[in-house]
Amino acid sequence: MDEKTNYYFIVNKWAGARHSVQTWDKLHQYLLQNEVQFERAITEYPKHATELAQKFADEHPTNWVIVALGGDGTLLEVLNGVQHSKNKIPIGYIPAGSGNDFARAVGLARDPYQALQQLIQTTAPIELDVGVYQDQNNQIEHYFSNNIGIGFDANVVYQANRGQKLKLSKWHLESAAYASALLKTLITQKGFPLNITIDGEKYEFPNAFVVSLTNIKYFGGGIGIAPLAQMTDGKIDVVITEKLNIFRFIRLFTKLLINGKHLEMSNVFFKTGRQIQVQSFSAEHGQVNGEDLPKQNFDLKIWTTKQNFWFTNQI
Ligand SMILES: Nc1ncnc2c1ncn2[C@@H]1O[C@H](COP(=O)(O)OP(=O)(O)OP(=O)(O)O)[C@@H](O)[C@H]1O
Repeated sequence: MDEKTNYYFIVNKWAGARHSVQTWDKLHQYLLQNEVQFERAITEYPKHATELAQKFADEHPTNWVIVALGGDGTLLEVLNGVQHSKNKIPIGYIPAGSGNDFARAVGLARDPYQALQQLIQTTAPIELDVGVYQDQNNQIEHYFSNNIGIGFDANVVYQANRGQKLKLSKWHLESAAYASALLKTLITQKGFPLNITIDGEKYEFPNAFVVSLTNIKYFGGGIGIAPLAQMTDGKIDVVITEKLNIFRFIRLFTKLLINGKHLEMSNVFFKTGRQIQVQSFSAEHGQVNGEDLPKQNFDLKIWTTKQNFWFTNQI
């Protein structure tokens, strides 16, 4: 790509508890003042970013970067639009959500203004892994940049989203919403039967609790669930724990938050693989990139593919 790179910003004004409205206003001014060539669209409803990205990518095969401005959910939607397009256009990202795990994982500035500088100073795409999951019930393929969770973390996302998250986030108290959801889920989430096959090896968990299938190191706004995850190895990292008593869970959670040594614990299952099939035998909450997946008996095949991104390589 040459110096005439153009940027198509897809702006989710609902991200980051709508603080992204001010973020976009500031960046917009900067783009105008610095004569950056850009277009922009504002999302009008959930999943709109997927439609916008796919349409734009279909119509603009070269010299454009599609830039998601929002949180990990907005990036997820843009990724799905681009991957379903016939043109493999690069994706840029300005983090303006509340969790911003992808930005953290790839070393992208979490300050939107600095991320914009990283975007416009980039001269060539960087190819990274993204996850693909296929629901075996309908064979449709979807993509994710971060992770899929079944059970505990997904239930926390669900409880936080239906709780006071939006209200509390007005005062930057999203963490309080998540802490309250976490406590509630700790009490209510039961263990559930789960089978997983990783590159042909089958593992059975009668009492699964945390099930994370991840392309990046973080979930839940900076929690390092998979500290060894790499976005260039073509593999998904699988971290599973069964339901633990409260003391063991606190020990696990402390290690998770403090030093990432949880992978060394005997009650944590950790493997990486290229071809994964995961089946839950009861209806469970799911999450992808922090977005709710409907409660269901999951039967997913998961693998990775490549996506071009547009930022300087800091990973
Ligand atoms: N116009 C809109 N009206 C309502 N919801 C929207 C609209 N546009 C996008 N959305 C939804 O906003 C949700 C939140 O987006 P996103 O995840 O990017 O932000 P966030 O939750 O604040 O950040 P993070 O995931 O990093 O915590 C997504 O589910 C998306 O579908």
